[in-house]
Amino acid sequence: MPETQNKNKFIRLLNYSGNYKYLTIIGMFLSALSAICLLVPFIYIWDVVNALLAVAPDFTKAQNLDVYAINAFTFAILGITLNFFGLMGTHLSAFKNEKNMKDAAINHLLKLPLGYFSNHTSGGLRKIIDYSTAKTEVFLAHQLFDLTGAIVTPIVFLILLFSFDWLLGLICLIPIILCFVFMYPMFSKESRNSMEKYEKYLEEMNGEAVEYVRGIPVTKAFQQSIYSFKNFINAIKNYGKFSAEYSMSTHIPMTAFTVSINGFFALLIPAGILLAGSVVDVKFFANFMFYIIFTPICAVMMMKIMTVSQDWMLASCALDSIEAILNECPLVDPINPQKPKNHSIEFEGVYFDYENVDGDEHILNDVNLKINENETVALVGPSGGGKTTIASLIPRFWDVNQGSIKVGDVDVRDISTKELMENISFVFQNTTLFKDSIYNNVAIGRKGASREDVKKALSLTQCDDIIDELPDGIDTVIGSEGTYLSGGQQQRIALARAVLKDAPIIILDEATALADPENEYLIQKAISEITKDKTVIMIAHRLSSVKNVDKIYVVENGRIVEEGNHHTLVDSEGIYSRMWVEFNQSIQWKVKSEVI
Ligand SMILES: Nc1ncnc2c1ncn2[C@@H]1O[C@H](COP(=O)(O)OP(=O)(O)OP(=O)(O)O)[C@@H](O)[C@H]1O
Repeated sequence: MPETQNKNKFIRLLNYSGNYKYLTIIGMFLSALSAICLLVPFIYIWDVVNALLAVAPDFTKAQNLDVYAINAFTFAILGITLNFFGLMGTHLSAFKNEKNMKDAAINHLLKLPLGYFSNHTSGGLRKIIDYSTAKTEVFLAHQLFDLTGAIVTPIVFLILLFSFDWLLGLICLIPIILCFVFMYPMFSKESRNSMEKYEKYLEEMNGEAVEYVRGIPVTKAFQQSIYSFKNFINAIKNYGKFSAEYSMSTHIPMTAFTVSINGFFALLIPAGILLAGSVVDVKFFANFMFYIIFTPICAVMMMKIMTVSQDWMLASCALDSIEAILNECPLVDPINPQKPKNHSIEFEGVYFDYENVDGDEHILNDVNLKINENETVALVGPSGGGKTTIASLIPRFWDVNQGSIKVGDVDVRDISTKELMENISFVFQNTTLFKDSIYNNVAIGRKGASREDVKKALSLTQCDDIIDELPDGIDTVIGSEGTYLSGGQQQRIALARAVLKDAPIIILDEATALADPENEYLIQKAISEITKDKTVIMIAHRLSSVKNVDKIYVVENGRIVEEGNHHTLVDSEGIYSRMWVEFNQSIQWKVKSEVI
């Protein structure tokens, strides 16, 4: 959990560096010292000018020039050295900060209920973890360091301004004050809100971009253009519109600021001529030269303060995004976890709604069902009825709003996450295979599985024919060098992962959805292997695949509307029997069209 009770954002950010935060503080101190040291050579230049003007036109009589030069050089070297060590310190701390922030976010993500990931795009999360932490790293490593120098320089500059010639100093002060006046709106609450909005639009655009890239094959297949991806287009438009509006809203203060920082000369030169009058005073002339040399440095520093303050806003928004992840409630593990007594599953009066969906009807409405140990049941019914939601609540992708779900007579909320996950294998509708070897993709199913175990699992799920055709057998990397697998083949590999896990409860969500008839036959064969002596929940649209299960539950509008075995349900002439008739008709149509 982030320490949000600590109101000071900067301290919260710095605390991610752990003990390395002291290096940031030391780095800032060295930056201030370095800024002072780097100003000292200018004073010696002023001394040199004075010494030369005092003896003009015979410059050979000028004294102490070598001392001034050595001193200027020494301070310049000292300034650069301090700068180097200061930057080392802030960099070390910033790298640690970025790493710790990434670790905290990733570790927390691992503790979140799996349902969180179906409502957050991978692009959006990636943007937060990669981009946001990088923003804070840049801020801590470079900009904070620059800021210290940028603040110290004008302060020392002001002291020098007044100690050399208070009148010229006063004139130079006018544009500095104007700079601060024009900078003020850039740090206002509105400006901060705008920066937050900017980050939000950027995040949305990133998320939609990833969805778009994932959907390119579909776009091409249906001969659509990027304009068919309404969400992506809208995200780009929103981002573009907001960026333009934001830029326009800042153009007046920004222009005024730029004019004032570059306005030193406009004031200084006429003022110098006026103050000098008709008498040419050598000392005044030397001072005037000093201000001419010095003022551009001050302008650069003011510009730095301006950019650093904007970068702080970015870093602070980035911190907000990271903390938003860290503030997400993790899956609460029970204090006194209990072990399931067996592998039965029971739903008692379960009501459930997705947080992000408003509606009059509950997504799940008083769902009751009982699956005995080693029984195989099927959930069937119209699309959107709630089958996947029912199955997802068992491994706690989300927690129920009302009622309870028990595994082995123990409420799933009283079973430790580790124990629950060990007891359940979930084969998803859309299988995720990593761009890694087949071996690694399957081995992930069980820690410490041997190569032999992996091969056996692949054999049991009818994958031998796939492996035989691959150039490097089970070590072939999926997706490399033209090695692509069909949907049905991928599903069989995913089943091998489940076989290896050997969990006593198996949930199969549309495991044959992507398969052609040959693959479907092989997948069915694989399923009958892995479901032996297990408690199994199958979600299926192809009713032929669930005909022989122990019990079928028909789910419609979030309720269980019918239950029984295939024969009793067909005889009852309800929803299932209608679905069965329609299913058989669709098969006949298919056969006829193939014959024609
Ligand atoms: N992550 C989610 N966030 C919000 N709503 C969701 C989410 N997942 C599903 N829903 C909604 O919950 C309802 C039930 O969906 P669910 O996927 O459980 O149905 P299903 O019977 O499995 O459908 P299908 O057979 O098409 O897979 C639908 O209205 C769906 O839009």
